[in-house]
Amino acid sequence: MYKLVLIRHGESTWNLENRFTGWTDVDLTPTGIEQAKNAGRLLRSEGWDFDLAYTSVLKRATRTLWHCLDELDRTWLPVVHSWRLNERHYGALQGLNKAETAKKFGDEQVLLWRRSYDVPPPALDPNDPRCERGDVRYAKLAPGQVPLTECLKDTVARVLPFWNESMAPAIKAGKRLVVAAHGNSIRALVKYLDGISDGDIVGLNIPNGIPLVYELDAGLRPIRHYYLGDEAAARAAAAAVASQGKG
Ligand SMILES: O=C(O)[C@@H](CO)OP(=O)(O)O
Repeated sequence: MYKLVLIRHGESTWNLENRFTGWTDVDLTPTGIEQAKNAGRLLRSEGWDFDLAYTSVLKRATRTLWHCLDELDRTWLPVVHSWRLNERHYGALQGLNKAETAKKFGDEQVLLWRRSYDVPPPALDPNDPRCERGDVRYAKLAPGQVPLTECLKDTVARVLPFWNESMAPAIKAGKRLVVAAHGNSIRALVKYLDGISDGDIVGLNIPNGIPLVYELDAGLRPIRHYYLGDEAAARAAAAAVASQGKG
């Protein structure tokens, strides 16, 4: 049996301000740093160890990984960064307050934008200063690969090749992986692993900074999954994430 640990980054400055974030590269808050350290402490206290770490190219996930590895005394572990683990791109909503957006467009529309499988938020204009197409970290991507918006289906489409080409072979080679990523890149992976339907994925929310363990069989099919630590607290934190989009 293989084990895989997924951690959504700790609270970011825009989580705190309740703004749509997507590919905007905001940092952790002091609470977020503490959540990341706590994740590392929890893993250490339960005797977890890893051979290889994965994260996105965004600092809230990268720093979460660093704090976590620091607590595990594993700052020397190899780290693979990929844009494919970035948060789902939130298009023209990036920077807007979620509750204000829900007041303007209605809770139902915001739920579709936040959680549906195939309804993308309105696209960014490529000339919008928020557009990431000029960002050096994406310079090697084909222009069309830097999204102007994404629905979860689009995120699945860019996370899965990375899972198949990099993460899954590493797990099968016996590497113990810890992955620090984002709410919706983790939802994309979980949807695939657990075979969650397009309808049921709407109800899935990932809390900040709580290690989510997947036990996988030899074919990397999930046997079970669970949050480390207080399961009720993890459920409450996931419910709080769900309500961030209400007006
Ligand atoms: O704004 C975002 O990028 C994500 C994660 O913080 O938010 P949501 O939970 O609304 O998908």
